This record gives sequence, structure tokens and C-alpha cells, in this order.
Amino acid sequence: MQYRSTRGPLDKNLNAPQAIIKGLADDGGLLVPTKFPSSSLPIENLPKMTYQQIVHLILTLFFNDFTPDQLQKSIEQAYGDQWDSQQITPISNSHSNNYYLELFHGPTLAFKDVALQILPYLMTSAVTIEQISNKIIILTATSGDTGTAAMRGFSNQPGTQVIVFYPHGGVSPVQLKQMLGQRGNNLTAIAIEGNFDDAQTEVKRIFNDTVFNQQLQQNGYQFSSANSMNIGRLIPQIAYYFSAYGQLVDKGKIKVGDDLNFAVPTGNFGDILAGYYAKKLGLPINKLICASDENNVLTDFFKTGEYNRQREFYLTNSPAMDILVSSNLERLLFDLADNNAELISKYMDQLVQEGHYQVNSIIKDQLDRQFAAGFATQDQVSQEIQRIYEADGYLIDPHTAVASFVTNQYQASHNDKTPTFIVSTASPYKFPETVYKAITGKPVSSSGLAAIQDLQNIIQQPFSNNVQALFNQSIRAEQIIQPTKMEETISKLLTSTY
Ligand SMILES: N[C@@H](CCOP(=O)(O)O)C(=O)O
Repeated sequence: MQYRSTRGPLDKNLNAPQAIIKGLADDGGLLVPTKFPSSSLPIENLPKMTYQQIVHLILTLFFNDFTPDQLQKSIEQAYGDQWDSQQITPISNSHSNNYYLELFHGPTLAFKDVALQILPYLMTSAVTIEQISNKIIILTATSGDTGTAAMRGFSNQPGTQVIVFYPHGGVSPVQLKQMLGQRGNNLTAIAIEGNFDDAQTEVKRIFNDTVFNQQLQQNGYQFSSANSMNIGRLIPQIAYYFSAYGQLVDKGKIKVGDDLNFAVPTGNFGDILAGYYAKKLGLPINKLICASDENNVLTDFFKTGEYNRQREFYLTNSPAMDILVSSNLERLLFDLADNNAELISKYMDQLVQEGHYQVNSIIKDQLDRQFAAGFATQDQVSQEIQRIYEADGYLIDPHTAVASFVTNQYQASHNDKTPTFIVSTASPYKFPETVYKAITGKPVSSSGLAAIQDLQNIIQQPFSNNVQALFNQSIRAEQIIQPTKMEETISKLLTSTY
């Protein structure tokens, strides 16, 4: 399988290992398959398949430059007993015609683990295949979840070093504790005085700073990414859409071939794009419902076809979704524009120069057919957590609540009776302050671990192993810098390890 940039010519193709190591194309575009696999996956077999078998099928389609043995070993190491559920991404019981796809049973309690438990193994194999002797610097921007999951996945992984930038004051106390508490001799997390977009924009700029990259090369380093801009992050996420479908057939709730909707809490657009790729591989999906918080740039985009980032940035109770520049939308538009890199390049230039772009009517028609979109305010998020807890005794986190709220709104206004999965992207224990207040009506007097304990006292359910493990971490001091100092800080960090 060959990969190309969403913004550049076809003659600069990379194979899968090269694409995974590279992370971001030289022209600033995202790497995508030159030709999307034409084969559909055998959905009738899904109910009998393990999660590991489903991932294997998908990786074999997209990453066929790896040996079957390399893929198999990566899968075995990534999806083992570090998960709190043998099914890896189990589904919850029926809530009316809606189901919850629980993606938070991995070591850092968010959906990012699904890909970031396997990416380090794929990266190591890629480095072997490409005979690279440089140390790989995993440069990562995070609004809370990716950073922790990247640090956990790459912890002590030979030949790699992880540097994470997160917004100071823009992540939850538990997310912060997780980042500052990850153990490993190759991990650094640094706060910036800015928001996630500032961190991601600067990371992308540093990626393509030719002079800086040459200096790094001379000293035996090169960059890669753990964000969803890396195709190695995105492809493994396709698996849980297929797994969810198989589990629902297995429970007798749908028949093979029936349509499903998936409602996805969306920030950087990687998760929902994996759903779109699953649909392209033959999974019967009716609508992908793009759910946003008060940073509702995507809701407006799906309504009008204009992407306009010129708006206020809000820090909300769903911090991982506090994003105004959704990187992976570029991959969707590239696909809907029939791989027209020139057009995508024009849109992305307009976004940088003018702060907005308007897609053409062909793209807009396809968006209307395949997607729905909506957003929830912070108050609506709290009400939704309370509503679900009271109705079903089921605890959801604020990001999942965004998707749950938007799903109800969509179903009421469109009379769509298609069974729907609400994609549950994080454990409620990552956001105990918000969840406690939502279900009790009172603010919790504690924060972080103490708030987790207070929440458990209310719901009286035992902690899973991965939640329990949070109590065993000691944390490092927080380091805070200006976004303009990111490159210099990387340089200093690496110089100290030359
Ligand atoms: N929601 C993310 C932001 C980065 O998104 P990614 O999917 O590109 O890694 C986070 O929690 O860090």
C-alpha cells in the first residue's frame, strides 16, 4: 500500500512504514492511501471474530509492507491483559435503541489507547524495515488524552523519545496527573501558555522546519507523531467500528446487513474519520453523527459548508474536544473531492491566510448524505450525564455525554430509528469533578484522585484495574512555557541527551 499527501502530487509516494515514521507530509498535508482498498470486510463473520482477528484483517489491508509476523506480534502485545475487558472495546447494554461503544478500558482510560497501544510496535518494526538508525522523537500535541496514551504506549520503547505539549489549565486534574505521573526514561510533558490549537499548529510548523530538522538529523534524531495526523494512529481505530457491529449481531439486536448510526464526540476528527473509513470498507453505516462541544466549528461546517475558525475558543468540561482546527477533516475532504490535492491545498491555504474556506456543492451534498452534526453546551452535558444516570444507573463521561445529547436531538428532529452507537471515548473517572456535580447536583469538595474516590462512594461500584492504578502514580513538577519557546525547548531537551 502506498501513501501520498492530501496536498501534493502523486509522485512522492511512501510505503506504510515510511508513512508511519514520517507522520506528516513535507508539504504540511496528511498522508492517505493512494488507492483506498477496494475489498469489503466479511461482515457476516464479525460475530465470531475476536478483536485481535478484526484488527489483523484491517492492518493487513493497509499495512501490507509489514510481515504477517510483525503485525501478529504487534497485535498480541497491544491487545493483551493491560485491558480491563477481554473484548477490548465492549458494548454496553441497550439504552432504548441506543448502545454505548466503550473505548475506555485501556491503560489510560480513553479511546486513544486503542491505537497508541499498537503504534509503538508498528513504529519499531517500521524503523527496522527502513533500517533507520536515528532516534525517533514522538512530537505530540494534546488536549488531555493523546498525551497520556502516547507516553504510556511508548514508555521505555527503545529508540524513541516522547515530547508532549498540552494547554496549561486546559486539561482535567486527572488528565494532568496522568501525564505528569507516567513512568519511563523517555517521556516529557510540557504545558504551554495557550490552547490546543496553538500547540498543534506549532507542532506542525516544527515538523516542517527544514533547518531545525537538518540539525536534528545531524545529531541522530528525527520526528514522528503520535497524533491522529499519523496514519498509524488512524487505521487501527477502524477496528472498533467493525467489532461493535459484530457484537450487536451476536447479541441478536440487529441482523447482518442492517444499518447502524455512530455518534462520535469529535475534536481532531480522527475517530469519526476511522468510522468513515469503516463505511468505505463495507460496514453498513447510515449516518455518522459528528458531536461537538461549545467549540462548534464542525456543527456550523456541516450545516453551511463553510469552515470558519475565526471564533472564540472555549475551555469546556469536555477538554479533549476543545479544538477549532480539526486536522483530519482534511482527509475526509480529500476523499470526497475524489483525491483532488490541488483543491484541498487551496482550502487549507485559505484556512491559514483568511481563517475560513467554503467547500463546493459536490462535497457539501456528500456531507449531507453521510453525516449529521450537532453540539452540546456545558449545561446540556451535565444534564445528559444526570439523565442517563437516573434512567439507566449508567455513568458516562462529559465527552460521551456530548454525543449522547446530540444523538437525542438528532433522533427527535429526524425521526431516524436506526440503532445507534454512542461512541464512549473516555472513562467518567477521568472527569470526576464534572460527573459528581452532574449526578448529585453539588460540586465535589475535592479534585483529582480524591474526587474519584468521592464519586465511587456515590455509585458504589468497584474500580477496574486501570482506574485503581491511578492511585499508585507519583507525579513530576509541571513545566510551563510560551508556545514560541517550543522549538527551543525541544532543542534543549535533546541536547541534554546527545
Ligand atoms: N483530543 C485529543 C487532541 C489530539 O487529537 P489526536 O486524535 O489528533 O491525537 C487529545 O485528547 O489530546
